[in-house]
Parts: sequence; C-alpha cells; structure tokens
Amino acid sequence: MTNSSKCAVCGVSASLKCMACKQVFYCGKEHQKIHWKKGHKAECKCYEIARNDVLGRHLRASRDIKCGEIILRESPLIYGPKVASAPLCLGCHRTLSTPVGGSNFYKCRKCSWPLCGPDCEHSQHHLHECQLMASRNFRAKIDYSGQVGKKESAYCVILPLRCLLMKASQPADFERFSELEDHLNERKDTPLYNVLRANLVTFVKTILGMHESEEEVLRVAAILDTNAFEIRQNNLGRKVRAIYPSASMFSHDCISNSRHTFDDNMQIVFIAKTPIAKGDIISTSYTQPLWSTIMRRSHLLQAKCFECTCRRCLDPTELNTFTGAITCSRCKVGKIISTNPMDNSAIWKCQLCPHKLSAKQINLGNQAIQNEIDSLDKTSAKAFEEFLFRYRDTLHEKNTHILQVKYALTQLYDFSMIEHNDAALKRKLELCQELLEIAELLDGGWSIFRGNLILDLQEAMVVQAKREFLNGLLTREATQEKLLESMNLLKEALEIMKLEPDMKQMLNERTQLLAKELEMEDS
Ligand SMILES: C[S@@+](CC[C@H](N)C(=O)[O-])C[C@H]1O[C@@H](n2cnc3c(N)ncnc32)[C@H](O)[C@@H]1O
Repeated sequence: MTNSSKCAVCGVSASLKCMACKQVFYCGKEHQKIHWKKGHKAECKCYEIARNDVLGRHLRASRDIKCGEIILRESPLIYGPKVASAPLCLGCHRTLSTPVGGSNFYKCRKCSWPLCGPDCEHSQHHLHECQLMASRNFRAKIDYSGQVGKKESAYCVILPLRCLLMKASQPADFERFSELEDHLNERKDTPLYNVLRANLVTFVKTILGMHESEEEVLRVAAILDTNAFEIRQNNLGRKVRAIYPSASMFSHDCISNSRHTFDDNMQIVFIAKTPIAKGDIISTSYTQPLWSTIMRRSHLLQAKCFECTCRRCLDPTELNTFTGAITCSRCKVGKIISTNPMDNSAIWKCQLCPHKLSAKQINLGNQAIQNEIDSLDKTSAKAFEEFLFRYRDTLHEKNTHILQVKYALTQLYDFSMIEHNDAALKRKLELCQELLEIAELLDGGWSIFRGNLILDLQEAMVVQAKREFLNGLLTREATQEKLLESMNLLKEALEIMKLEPDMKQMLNERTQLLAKELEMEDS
C-alpha cells in the first residue's frame, strides 16, 4: 500500500534513505549523488518538528526558505475513498462515472465492490480487504443509479478498514499512523461519531468479526478526520483521501506561508508561498481565505477541534479587510464588528455610532444571506450581479459574501463571454484587480487563489488589447506593450502554478499562443 521505497531517480525498489530529510529513497549511492546534484540539495529538509502548548507538534524552518521552494515531498502512507464518495474503483481509485458496457458497474467477483475491471481485483490496495470481506460472505450493494457522481456513504468503511488491516500487514506504518493526533474525546459524542458507531463499528466488529475495540475503531476514524488530505485530481479522475504523516505536522494559520499540491503519483508537495525566515513556524491553511472569522473558526472547531488564535482571527477588523463586518444600518457609514472575535457570543458594535447587534442576529443574518447565495442560478452572471446590487448598502465591498460572489463572477465571465461582450470584459478586469488586492492581504505570495486570478486577469488583458487594436483605439506599439505586460503576468502565474499537474497543458498552450501573438505584433 505504501510506495515510499522507490528510488527517486530510477523508480526501482530502494532502501537507502537521504539521512538529512529522510524523505527520499535511492537504490544506491550513485543515484543519491545524481539526485543531489539534480536538485535534492536545494529541496533537502529545511524544517524541524517542534512542539508547543497551543499547536502541539508543528514545523519550524531550520534555515531561511525562499518563496516557491519545495519544503516537503512525501508519498501517501495509506489512501482510499472519502467518507461519502461517488462510486470509484477500489483497485486504482478512478471515479466510475458510467458502467463499462451494460447497465451496472463491473463488480469484484469476490466482494461485489465496484471496480473498473477484472485487473483491479488483484490490486494491492484491494486484495486484503477483499479477502476478509469475502471470507465473511459480505457483498457490497452499490448499483449504478443512472445519476453520475451520486455519493454513496457505504464507502465510509473502506479507508478505516484499510488502516486497521495495516496493523498486521505493515506494523511499522500502522505505528506511524497511530502516532497522529485524533481528538477522539472531543469527537466521541458528536452526531457523526454516533453514526460511525452504528455503521463503521458494526461493520468491523460484527460483520467482519475483527477483534479491535469500539474505541480503537473510532480512533482510526478520528485520526483520519484530523489528518487526512483530500486529493482531487480531475485530470486523472481521482478523488480520494490520504494520510501523509510528515505533512500532517503542518499547523494551521489563516494567513499561511505554505501550500500543497499533489503530483501524478499522489506525492504531496508543500511549497513556500512567501519567504520563510529560519525559526519561523511553517504553516498551511485548513480553511478558505475569503471566509470570515466566524466561518473559519467554526469550521476549524468542528473539523479539527481547535480554536484558532492567529493574528487574523484575533483582529476584529481582519487585517483591515473587515471580511466579517456589515455596514451599520443606523449611521450607514460605520462597520459593525465583533467586540471580541475569540468569543462567539460577544456583542457586535458599530465602529462609529452606538448601534449594537447580538451574535445571534449576526449569525442568523449571515445564514440567510448564505442560503440566498446557495440558491442563485450558478450559470447566471446576471443573478450574481443582482445579488451584489441588492446588498450594496448592507454589505460593504469586502464582506465575505460579496467577495465570494465576486469571485464566482470572475469564473462566470469566461473567455466565451468576454470575447464578444465589452461590458463583461470590463467587469472581469475590474473584479480580477479588486480581488487581487484582497488576495495580497489574505492569501498572498504564491497562492493558488492569486495564481488563478492572475491567469484570469492576463486572459482578459489579451482580449482587451486585441479588441482595442482592432477598433483603432490602440496603436501597434501600445498593443505590443499591453501584450508584453500580459506576458509578464503569465510568467508570474507559470511560476506560481508550475507544480500543478492539471494546469501544465493549459499554461503551455497559453504561453505559446501569446508568444505567437507577440511575434505577429512585432512583424
Ligand atoms: C494535522 S494535525 C497537526 C499536528 C498536530 N499538532 C500533532 O501534534 O499531531 C491538526 C491538529 O493540530 C492542532 N493545530 C494545528 N494548527 C493549530 C492552531 N493554529 N491552533 C491550535 N491548534 C492547532 C490541532 O489540534 C489540530 O487538530
């Protein structure tokens, strides 16, 4: 189940480890030397594991780290379907969207779980679980419903089962897994864990006859919930969750200095989004940058069982973005902010006048607005623009709901829309520039959010330059200058996105196209 022992140069089974970072394997000294010269020297461990009372174990930079540097690369210890998953092959983990010939999925001949075909019956991932389920006469009942992507909660038992089976088949890996944080005490009495007690524990103990205690089974689920990374690789049709023990040590900060991606072999790769000084905590974000403090903190408490005390959460103005604030309905100018963001029941107060609201009123208002956003027609830019118009006086321009709707609009104004529509083009440029300013404050440096916005802005700039040239509004030289400016943006986006496997093709095509256009403008 683990592929951590493959030579980083030739891919054969390997047992020699880089002693500095213990992350990379080699078949021998020769390949270790080659790999060092080819770049491992620069990538080799730049962090150490530290511990404190607030974060528990976390990572600290053991030397200065440059923006864009790879901090860590790691293969999954174990992986499998998410708790509720669209039907996927338990052998190769590809999503099964439609049955291959016939009206149902191909089913494993022993345990009946859907697979992509007979070859996957022998996959190392599926073998052990299949043998156990078959020996207990268990047959999965997942049938093609005609609804592509329909989620099945039956998959919730698979990854915990794989973890439990590791105990006998890969004891050292199971030990590493067991050393991870679980927060089982906080989770135990939640509705989700009551459901797990009814289905997962019953499946493991009663149906499969395994000897683990209820506590042990639930602890495995709790370790997964606290540490698993979700992998979404649309280009490979893969949507699973996985455990990476070293990557699990990254602590959370709402203004993080690193981010991760996954390569085609499912290795996780963490890179520095900003320069990180020796001794600094290396953090990642477990939430979304455009969410307000209430949203981020409640997500972190529910999913990861801790109260965030980062500088954005502590600051009632959210670093002067006022993302969670609303415009005061009394004075119409001030912003209403929490009197104590660390206390969910604290009063909210206008910065300029005595107007106050209770936390309950704020929460109910937010929920109603979120429901309204959720009910918008996701294909209609008009519906999203009308939302912005409706809330122009209540929610200020950087409020979380407004920002989320504005980001959705940058996606709705896609190439086909801005290509022939001047107003859409102008609006897209305006929205991208505005959101890029926010990104600098809340998710700066080499973040995916900034990378995507830069790409959107760059595309719109090219369309605008070409249109203005055709309409006689720009000289050849001025057009050339604008295209060069957009080439610089594209180069920045290429740097930010160079490790994103599913972006490669699009980025290459776009660079080639723009280079050609620049040549044409030159001649
Ligand atoms: C993926 S684990 C990180 C490793 C963990 N600290 C450990 O010692 O195993 C996530 C857990 O780390 C802790 N944690 C991470 N970031 C934190 C933060 N900003 N504040 C408080 N606790 C944090 C929480 O207990 C959280 O559930």
